[in-house]
Amino acid sequence: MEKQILDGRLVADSVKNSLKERVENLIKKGITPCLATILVGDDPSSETYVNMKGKACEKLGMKSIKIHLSKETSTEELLETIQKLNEDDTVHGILLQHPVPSQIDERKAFDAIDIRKDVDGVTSFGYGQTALGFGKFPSCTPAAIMKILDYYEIPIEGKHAVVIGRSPILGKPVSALLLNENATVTTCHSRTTNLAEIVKLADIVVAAVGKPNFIQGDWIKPGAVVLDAGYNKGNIGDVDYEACLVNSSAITPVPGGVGPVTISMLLKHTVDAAEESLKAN
Ligand SMILES: Nc1nc2c(c(=O)[nH]1)N[C@@H](CN(C=O)c1ccc(C(=O)N[C@@H](CCC(=O)O)C(=O)O)cc1)CN2
Repeated sequence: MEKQILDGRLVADSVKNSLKERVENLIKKGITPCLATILVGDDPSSETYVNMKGKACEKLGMKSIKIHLSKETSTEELLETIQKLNEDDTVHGILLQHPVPSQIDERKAFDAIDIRKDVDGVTSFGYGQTALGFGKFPSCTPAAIMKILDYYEIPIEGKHAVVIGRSPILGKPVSALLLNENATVTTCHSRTTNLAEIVKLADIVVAAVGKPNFIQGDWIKPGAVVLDAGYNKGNIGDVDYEACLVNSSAITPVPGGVGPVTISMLLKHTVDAAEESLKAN
């Protein structure tokens, strides 16, 4: 069977290249698209990711503001920081890096982000509405998964898509986005009792479970498409890649798959928001 390695770096580059002229045009009009990231605490992986996001912004000529709060930060202190960014007209996108320390009400903090600046697609109204087909921005990793399927012209309508994971910024929104494209979607989770049986029925498998090498090769139906949204320590995905490669017709690697496209979709949403701000003024 011909195998397609779904190259996330290629897809991410295509997205970023499509943004270059848009950024230049905005700058000519006096608007530099600006993404503000908030990191709370000292998780090394989270620090890596916000740095990647900042560097990606700057490489495109966009502005990046990186706010780093201590791990002792309270929910109220975080809400004050978010409100200041909401009110700052030079900031077009706000991202609160997940996860936050346990004392913080992450949902309350996500929902404090002005929906017009929710380029990460995490606010209840934002992601929920978008996942149902309208609203502002889809969550970035779900948007990345849909972008990869689109870039490689992988059919979705009528296909059985199985999503493993139901997190609010990944499993649930990607399930909804696939449903919006007329897939038949099964969303599995920690209480699913017959996971392997269900995955074996999938034409499209989306791994969003947060467990390294969790999806086994013999769970993959011959010809299935596998998208690994995992970002476990050591850049290990949720999919046992070599084992799942055997039966799959197309598969994303980790690193070099969904991750880079996630970043590129964040940049796109920030440029979208900057252009919206121009129309609003
Ligand atoms: N508020 C958010 N928090 C988090 C999100 C998110 O979308 N919004 N996603 C994940 C992690 N993540 C972004 O933060 C992320 C993880 C990995 C990558 C990536 O490109 N990884 C590379 C390998 C890493 C490297 O090059 O060192 C790859 O897969 O090729 C991008 C984004 C958690 N939190």
